[in-house]
Amino acid sequence: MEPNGSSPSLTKIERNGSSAPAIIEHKAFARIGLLGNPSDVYYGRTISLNIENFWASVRLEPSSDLLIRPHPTHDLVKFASLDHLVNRLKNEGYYGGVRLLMATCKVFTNYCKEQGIHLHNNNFSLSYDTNIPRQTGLSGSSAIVCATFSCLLDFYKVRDNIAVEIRPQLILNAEKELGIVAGLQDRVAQVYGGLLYMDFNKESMEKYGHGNYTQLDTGLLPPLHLIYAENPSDSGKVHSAVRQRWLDGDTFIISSMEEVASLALQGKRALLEKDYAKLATLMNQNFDLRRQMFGDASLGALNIEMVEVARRAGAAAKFTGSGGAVVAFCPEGQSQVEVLNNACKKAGFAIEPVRVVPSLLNEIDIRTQSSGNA
Ligand SMILES: Nc1ncnc2c1ncn2[C@@H]1O[C@H](COP(=O)(O)OP(=O)(O)O)[C@@H](O)[C@H]1O
Ligand SMILES: O=C(O)[C@H]1O[C@H](OP(=O)(O)O)[C@H](O)[C@@H](O)[C@@H]1O
Ligand SMILES: [Mg+2]
Repeated sequence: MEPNGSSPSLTKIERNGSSAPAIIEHKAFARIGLLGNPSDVYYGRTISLNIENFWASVRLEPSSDLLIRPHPTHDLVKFASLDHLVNRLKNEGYYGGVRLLMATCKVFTNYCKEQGIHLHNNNFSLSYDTNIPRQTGLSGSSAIVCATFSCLLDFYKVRDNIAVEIRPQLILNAEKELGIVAGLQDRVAQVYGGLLYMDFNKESMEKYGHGNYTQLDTGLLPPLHLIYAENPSDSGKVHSAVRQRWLDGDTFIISSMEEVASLALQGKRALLEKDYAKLATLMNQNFDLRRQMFGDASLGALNIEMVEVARRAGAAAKFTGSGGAVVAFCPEGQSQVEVLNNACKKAGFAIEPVRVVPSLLNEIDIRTQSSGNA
């Protein structure tokens, strides 16, 4: 299955005849952490956006058995040779998307049971596709989970029963189930769409099980660029050491995370005031703090080089997620964008303008929101 079309339209429901059960298809888009990440993993704040440049799609077809279809390339099990197999494992690890689909089904079912939400007994087959560059910090993993979750909501007709602000946590739980250290910002961006300010303060997280999510006007954003390279890195692995230090009460990590979180708060003000010089400063500070906390060995030389190539062109730059892709902003405008394009091409990095996805909430989703949230 190819990811369908290039428009941000979310749902495709095909009916094969008047009474035949429907095929359901959902897309979820890549996300950019613009400011504040990775403090979302630590009761912090972020500004994130959902982008049309890349997406994952999941297709649910009613069937007699419950079937999770492996993807022909992302879940490769047939190899040309031993070297091919070993190379593949070295570059992309052991896992593809099948485990994400399965974990989503489990978390969805358990949540519905706990909440007394009735699920009918019909079966389905699930298949997925994605063009999000693999493990590049563009939330490829949660896009697959998010699109699967949306298919389940519609197949069981329970979209009304699961509030929109709860969904990101359930999507995150599917990855937690697999031992992946990840945070909420990806899932919030992918559920809501558009540009969001997120506040994951401890009080709200503990009291309600979610943060406060505010949709911002995407028109506030200046032109942004996405830089990426074929260099998969496992976000779970990248995060685990810092996470452990934070849990152990490491004061440097705790205070640096608070500083990173404050960048999102300052960034919200800068965006609302269209103070783009300030935005550029905050983006650079964000990456510098990440570098101090995680260390160069964990971030990877190629990832650091992407940021440095952008900075040498005068652009502000930081990781979109845990590594593999960079978001860059050229405060001096188009002439600087051209310098940046040339520098990236010379360095062998892909670069493209960011295209923001508008809000993705439909009327039912909006009705499910509790007051106080976007
Ligand atoms: N493009 C992909 N195709 C299949 N599975 C993927 C893909 N990207 C991620 N995954 C799955 O999600 C897990 C976590 O990925 P992660 O490191 O979070 O990447 P990302 O930065 O894209 O979210 C991987 O170990 C793998 O099981
Ligand atoms: O480190 C980050 O900025 C993010 O890392 C993960 O995202 P990924 O796209 O997998 O790199 C994590 O899930 C996010 O919550 C972090 O903010
Ligand atoms: Mg991920």
